[in-house]
Amino acid sequence: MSSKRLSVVVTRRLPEVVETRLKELFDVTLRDSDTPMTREELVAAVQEADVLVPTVTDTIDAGLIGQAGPQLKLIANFGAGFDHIDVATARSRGILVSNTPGVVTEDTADMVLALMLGVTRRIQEGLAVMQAGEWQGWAPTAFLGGRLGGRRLGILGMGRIGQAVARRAAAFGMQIHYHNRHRLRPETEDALQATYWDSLDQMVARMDVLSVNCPSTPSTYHLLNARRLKLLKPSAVIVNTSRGEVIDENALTRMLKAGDIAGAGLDVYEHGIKGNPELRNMPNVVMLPHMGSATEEGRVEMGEKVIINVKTFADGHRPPDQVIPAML
Ligand SMILES: NC(=O)C1=CN([C@@H]2O[C@H](COP(=O)(O)OP(=O)(O)OC[C@H]3O[C@@H](n4cnc5c(N)ncnc54)[C@H](O)[C@@H]3O)[C@@H](O)[C@H]2O)C=CC1
Ligand SMILES: O=C(O)C(=O)CO
Repeated sequence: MSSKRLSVVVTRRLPEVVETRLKELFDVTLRDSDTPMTREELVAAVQEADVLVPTVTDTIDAGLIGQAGPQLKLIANFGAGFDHIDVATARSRGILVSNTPGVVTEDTADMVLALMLGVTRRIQEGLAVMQAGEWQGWAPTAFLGGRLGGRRLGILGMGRIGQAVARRAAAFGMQIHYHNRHRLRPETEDALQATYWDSLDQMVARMDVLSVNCPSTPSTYHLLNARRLKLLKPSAVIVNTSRGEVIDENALTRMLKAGDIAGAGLDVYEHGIKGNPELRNMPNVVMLPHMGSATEEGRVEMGEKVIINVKTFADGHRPPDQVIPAML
C-alpha cells in the first residue's frame, strides 16, 4: 500500500507539528474542533478511512468496528491504554491495532509522585488557604502531613509506569513492594529493590501508599473492590493514574467519607468526566483531570509513535507497537 494514498482519519486535535507531518505523509483528514467525535462522526470515519487514529476518549467497540468499511486496516491509537478499543473484534475482522507505549512512562510516573506528595503533604489545603488570603503565618502545628521516606509503597501493575514510579519512590526513601500479573526477573527486582507479593490482598493490607498502575482489562475491573479496599490501613493513601474502572469508586468514596482511609490522589475516574461529586470537596482528595502524561514533549512523542506505526504499516509491515488480544 502506498503511504501517499493511505487515507488516515484523526479523531482529535493533535500537536501542530504532528498534524503537519501527518499531512506530509498521508491523505489525512484532521479534526477542526478540539472536541471528541460523535458516534455518527466515528461511524463515518471508519467507513472512509484506511487508518483510524483515535485516542483514549473514543469508544471503538464491537458495534463501531462492525460498521467499518472493508478498507479499514489499522487503528493506530494516540495513547498507551487501549481499553477503549475492542482489540479482539478488530483482530477477528483483520484490523490491526497499535498504541503509543513508553513515551508516556516518565511523565505519568512524575505525576504519581506529585499526587502522592499532594495528598501526604496536604498541598491542596495549603494552596486553598493561600488563594483565599487566609494564611495566619507559620505555626509549628499547622499543615502537618506525613513523610514519604520510610513508608511502604505498594505498586499494583509493575510494568513501564509502575517501574518508573518505583525508581522515583526509592529516591524518596520509600520501601518498594509490588503485585503484578507476572513476577519480574530477579535482576530487575534487585535493581528496583522491590519486594514481590503474590497475594494482592496481603500486599494491600500492609502498605502505606498504594499506586495503581495496571491497565483496565476485564480481569482488572474493580480489582480494588469494597472488600479489598477495606483491607487498607486507615492511615493509607491510594493513588490512581491507570483507569477509573480498576477501583470501585463508590466504595472508595464511602471509605474516604468515613475516614477509613487517609486520602486519595486521582487522575482517572470510573464515573466519567463529571467525576463523583462527593469526592470533589474532600480536603484529603487531590483530583486531576486525566493529565498524567500531559507534557508538551510527551504529546509530540506520542504523535511520532503514531506516525511510525502508520508509516511502517503503509510500507507493508506490522506496526512496531501492535497490540494483540493476548496483552489483555
Ligand atoms: N493517567 C495517564 O495520563 C496515563 C495513564 N496510563 C494508564 O496506565 C496503564 C499502564 O501503562 P504502562 O505501565 O505503560 O503499561 P504496561 O503494560 O507496561 O504495564 C502494565 C502492568 O500491569 C500488569 N497487569 C496487567 N493485568 C494485571 C492484573 N490483573 N494484576 C496485576 N497486574 C496486572 C501487567 O503485567 C504489566 O506489568 C495504561 O494501560 C493506561 O491505562 C498510561 C499513560 C498515561
Ligand atoms: O496514554 C494513555 O493511556 C493515557 O491515558 C493518556 O496519555
